[in-house]
Amino acid sequence: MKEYDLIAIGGGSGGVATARRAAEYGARVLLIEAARLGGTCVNVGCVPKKVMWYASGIAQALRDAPGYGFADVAGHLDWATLKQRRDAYIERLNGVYAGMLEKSGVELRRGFARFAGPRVVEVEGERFTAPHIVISTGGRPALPELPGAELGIDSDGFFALEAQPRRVAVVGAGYIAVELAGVFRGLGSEVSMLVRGDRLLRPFDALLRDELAAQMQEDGIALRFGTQARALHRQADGSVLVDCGEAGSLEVDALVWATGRQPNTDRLQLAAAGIEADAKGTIPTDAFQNTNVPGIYAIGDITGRAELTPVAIAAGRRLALRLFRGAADSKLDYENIPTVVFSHPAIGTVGLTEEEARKRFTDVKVYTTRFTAMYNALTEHRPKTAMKLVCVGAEERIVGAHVIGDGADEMLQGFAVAVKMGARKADFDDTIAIHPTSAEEFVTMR
Ligand SMILES: Cc1cc2nc3c(=O)[nH]c(=O)nc-3n(C[C@H](O)[C@H](O)[C@H](O)COP(=O)(O)OP(=O)(O)OC[C@H]3O[C@@H](n4cnc5c(N)ncnc54)[C@H](O)[C@@H]3O)c2cc1C
Ligand SMILES: NC(=O)C1=CN([C@@H]2O[C@H](COP(=O)(O)OP(=O)(O)OC[C@H]3O[C@@H](n4cnc5c(N)ncnc54)[C@H](OP(=O)(O)O)[C@@H]3O)[C@@H](O)[C@H]2O)C=CC1
Ligand SMILES: N[C@@H](CCC(=O)N[C@@H](CSSC[C@H](NC(=O)CC[C@H](N)C(=O)O)C(=O)NCC(=O)O)C(=O)NCC(=O)O)C(=O)O
Repeated sequence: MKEYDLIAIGGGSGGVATARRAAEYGARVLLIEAARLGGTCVNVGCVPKKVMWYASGIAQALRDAPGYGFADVAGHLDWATLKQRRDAYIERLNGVYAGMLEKSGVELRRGFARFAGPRVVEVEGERFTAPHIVISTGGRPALPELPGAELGIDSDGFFALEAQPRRVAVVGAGYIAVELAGVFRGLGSEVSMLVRGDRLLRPFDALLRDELAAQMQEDGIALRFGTQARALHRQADGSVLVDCGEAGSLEVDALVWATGRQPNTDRLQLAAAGIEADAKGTIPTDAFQNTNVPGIYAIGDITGRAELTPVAIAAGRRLALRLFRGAADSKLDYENIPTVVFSHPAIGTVGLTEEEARKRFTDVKVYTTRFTAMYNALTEHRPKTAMKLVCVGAEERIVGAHVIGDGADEMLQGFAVAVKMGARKADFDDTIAIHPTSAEEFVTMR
């Protein structure tokens, strides 16, 4: 049986980051990956999604161009070309990842890993052991069980689409639902969102939720709240009939399930190593990414906490520091994680929502602003930009910063540093604005 200092199961954001950092610290590391290097983020997540979001943004810029005097702008999207160029970029990244691992001295084993004992991992009959094993197997889309569900596609299926569907239904109201609905609409599809509840992005601040819903409707997306698909039927012309019970039915060319994700633990044989998972398959950890079994750790989406690439990377790097550099206190702080939703317009958010702050503190003061960004002064398309600062206590410490509008995606990182450092409203007020930008409104709110 081959021995290592560390085995990482899963070559996605978390596994790759842990493996590379551990190898840089001198550990003998084996990384096991069953599919494509880079995991969800690189292959069917952040990266191809961002490419599609950029494409959709370009389509909007073409529509805005006449407002700036460009008379003859015609933009016909060749979806097949876009997909082919996107796929080629990702293939390049798969290669870059293989090169990065090699350069760091990480040994890569292709294949599906399972536990065969407390410290034993098996891949196609071959066994490996290490005193430290990291589970970073991520997740996959979860589909509801209902008649004809397989006639819909999930986010993986979205990235496999060879042609643009003309009429689309997106089921769900989370990150993936609003991002994909926005991309489809931006690129010209007719889009309906089927939302079982009464709002989009349920855990987000009300200002963001309301502004996004209003803008999506303004942009022609049909938001059908309180609506659930009950059954899907294939029609003679290839289209899909979505039966929504009392809420009626809908004919579409594609239905996308964006109804959450499930952890990849079901085939790992966790029981062989005595590792506990919850009913959903998520592996609980303590603050140091330890599972219930000493020497076995879990990071990234598999832990069910803040399912974001930088979180998986940061948790993995801190774990490597702890295990192979003796930094006993090295762990990820899960408070104040900034996040961006690549909707149209984009959302950036860090810290507490106003609702959460009012539950936790008695002395809450909120500053908001809403305006039309200068870019849109000349365009027919008039999305609003809105911001909120949630402050607490006499010193008005900022515990939440929220923004929706063009540029929100690139705006938030720096403000997240300020929030993490405990900035007060007075610190924002003391900062000179950068003019003319949307971001300056964050430091001029009254
Ligand atoms: C459509 C979409 C868009 C997203 N956009 C963003 C975004 O913009 N920003 C952001 O921060 N996050 C985004 N995310 C989330 C982000 O992709 C994940 O949080 C991140 O990839 C989690 O990393 P991970 O290492 O936990 O798992 P993954 O990246 O999922 O990697 C897990 C790897 O383990 C492998 N594996 C599974 N089981 C085994 C096994 N038994 N043996 C060997 N290998 C195995 C899988 O093949 C996979 O490669 C998005 C996700 C989706 C689905
Ligand atoms: N930009 C980024 O950083 C991105 C990050 N991600 C990460 O990936 C994670 C997974 O994304 P996503 O899959 O969108 O998950 P989310 O948890 O964000 O959203 C899931 C959505 O599915 C709805 N839902 C669940 N089950 C059903 C059902 N049976 N019928 C109808 N609706 C249902 C939920 O509704 P309800 O609100 O009622 O619970 C919710 O709106 C995100 O949480 C995020 O961490 C993903 C994409 C982009
Ligand atoms: N913020 C930049 C990101 C640029 C970037 O890092 N692009 C990557 C694709 S995102 S690849 C997905 C993700 N990478 C990252 O998130 C980048 C991490 C950052 N560079 C860091 O080191 O902290 C990841 O899974 N990382 C695991 C790991 O880093 O160990 C790339 O093209 N790389 C090829 C190259 O550089 O030649 C942007 O948006 O433009």
